Amino acid sequence: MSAAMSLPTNPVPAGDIRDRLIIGLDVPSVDEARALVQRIGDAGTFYKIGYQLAYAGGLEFARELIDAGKKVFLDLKLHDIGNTVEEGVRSVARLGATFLTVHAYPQTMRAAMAGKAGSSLKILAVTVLTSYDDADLVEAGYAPVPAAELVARRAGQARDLGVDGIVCAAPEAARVRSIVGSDRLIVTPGIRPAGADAGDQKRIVTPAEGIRLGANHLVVARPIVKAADPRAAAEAIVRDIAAA
Ligand SMILES: O=c1ccn([C@@H]2O[C@H](COP(=O)(O)O)[C@@H](O)[C@H]2O)c(=O)[nH]1
Repeated sequence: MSAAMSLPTNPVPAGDIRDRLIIGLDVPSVDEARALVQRIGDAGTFYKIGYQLAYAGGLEFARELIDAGKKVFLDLKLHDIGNTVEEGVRSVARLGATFLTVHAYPQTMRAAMAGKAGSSLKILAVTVLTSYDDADLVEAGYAPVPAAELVARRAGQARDLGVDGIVCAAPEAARVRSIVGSDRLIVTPGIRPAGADAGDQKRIVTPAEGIRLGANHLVVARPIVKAADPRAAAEAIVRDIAAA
């Protein structure tokens, strides 16, 4: 096989290696989030705000983080009728966040891409949640389909719609990379340092494995948020990323 026909290589983002770790601020209040960010200090450069914090003042806190020079991923996983998604994304784009998630349904992704037009916001499509396995998909009403197949199908649709990146579990990242090419981002939650509790995650790997499998960014919340020393936990993951 010639070099031109080989699978795309995994792009290594230029810049600060700490940006490859996205720390999930899964805490109940802005005060706790602010204290956590202060404890982590310069070990954390990129923070994710999800449901728990977003509905407790987290969108205002996102501005504070951005003003402090941190990058922000708003993990709002939007999914609604097209017009509502488009206008919602337009509002989010004004905040100055780096990433925003939507569910990987074609109508939703199309609307999100229209809503972010003219901004620097990147849209990430959540393919199949990392807490789902094949049985969960059946329970949710899908005809029996391996989660990995649905991830691949949705990744292809996201690519065709020009979506900026894909959220998937790391075990699917290599296949997703072969589908979306090197220009799109792959962001993987479901990351656990060796020996850490999986919790409700079903398709987990270690930080180094996640990077080796092709992720551009790893999302880690509980292993850092609940650590006795969150800064040390974040630093250890960044070291793992660097060594991968
Ligand atoms: O498929 C998905 C999409 C988003 N997430 C989010 O990532 C973090 C993971 O938290 P951990 O504590 O490290 O498990 C969490 O905020 C999820 O909402 C995901 O896990 N899977």
